[in-house]
Amino acid sequence: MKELKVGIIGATGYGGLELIRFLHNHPEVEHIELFTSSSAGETFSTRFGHLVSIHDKPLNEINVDTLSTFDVVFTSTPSGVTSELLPPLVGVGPKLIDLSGDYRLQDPSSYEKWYKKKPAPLEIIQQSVYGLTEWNEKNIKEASVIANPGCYPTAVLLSILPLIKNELIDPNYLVIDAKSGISGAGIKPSQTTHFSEANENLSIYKINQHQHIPEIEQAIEMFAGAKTNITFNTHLVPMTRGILSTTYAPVHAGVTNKQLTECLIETYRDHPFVRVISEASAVGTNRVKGSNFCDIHVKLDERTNRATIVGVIDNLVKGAAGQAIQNMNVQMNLPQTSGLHVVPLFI
Ligand SMILES: NC(=O)C1=CN([C@@H]2O[C@H](COP(=O)(O)OP(=O)(O)OC[C@H]3O[C@@H](n4cnc5c(N)ncnc54)[C@H](OP(=O)(O)O)[C@@H]3O)[C@@H](O)[C@H]2O)C=CC1
Ligand SMILES: CC(=O)N[C@@H](CCC(=O)OP(=O)(O)O)C(=O)O
Repeated sequence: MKELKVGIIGATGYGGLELIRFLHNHPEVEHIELFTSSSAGETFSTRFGHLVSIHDKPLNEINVDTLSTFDVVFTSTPSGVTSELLPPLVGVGPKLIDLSGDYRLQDPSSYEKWYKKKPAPLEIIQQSVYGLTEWNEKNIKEASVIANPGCYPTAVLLSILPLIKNELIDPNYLVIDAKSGISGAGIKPSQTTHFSEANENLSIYKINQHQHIPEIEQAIEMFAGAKTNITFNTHLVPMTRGILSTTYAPVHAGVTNKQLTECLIETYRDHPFVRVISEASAVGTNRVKGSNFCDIHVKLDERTNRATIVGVIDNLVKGAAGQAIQNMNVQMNLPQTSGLHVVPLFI
């Protein structure tokens, strides 16, 4: 029985387009309306031809009265937008799921420092629940505002949290090296994402200043009880989709490779979207492309007593729209896999 009425603000961006792709196949979603800040009245499929005969309706102006009649509203807008856009919608009806960074950091001064933007109202930040589904299901179920995690934090946290929580690795001295495809930067082109600059090029960016550093540190404390400062750096890879994060972590004395792997397997035994991969050669962004899977792998380096921990996701799916829908499923008491159980594209 299809019954959910869903609105998407920011539908003309990459996260929004992925929400549309999955929500159109969702067994419980009856009605999808798209909202825009710049193109009201335009027929959506005229701009996005791949949606001809799938979503031919016009884009709507963003309007609180209209949006308040929806069951769920997804906001997929640049940071600094929902800090102002969301408050009038809180408590008026729909469950709100925000894909931006505006409600993730519980400390507004930290948001101001890392995003260099005005933070959202504190009372709404405090109401919001961090939507790392596998680690916060109970709170997500009850939440009216969900702060969907960032793409990099999703890959990093899912791969390292079990090992920190079970005291197998030392949360101090974590060094995280992460790489992303260009769609992570959104639909609006810039000099660094321009084909002629990104193609045949591998570059580091936001060195030691990435806005996901405080998000990862906050979640390590929230879910594994460890206060830490991480070293985290990001690299732009000339591909469209995908994130691969590699964390180097000292292991506690006597910890074996078997213990590390078994800890991951045990943690995610009942979680359909996290796969523990035993062979490193089978880990790669094409193994999860287009899907909501997060693949993880761990290998102890016995020579240095450090573990190498790998997390792989599709940044637009598990890193954005897929996890947002997974959170909606939790809130609506649906199976987490509803509308999301697709086979990765691979090639
Ligand atoms: N791309 C990724 O891999 C990931 C992105 N995110 C986060 O999700 C959010 C969306 O990302 P993404 O889809 O890539 O971004 P895009 O830049 O591709 O799209 C953002 C959309 O937001 C809308 N928008 C812009 N300004 C405003 C405004 N002032 N008011 C309302 N809507 C506005 C625009 O649509 P219109 O002009 O029609 O209003 C635009 O299409 C961002 O905060 C991003 O950081 C999170 C995880 C992964
Ligand atoms: C490749 C690329 O540029 N990726 C983006 C990811 C943006 C994102 O998801 O960040 P918030 O949701 O926290 O704004 C970046 O590194 O900033």
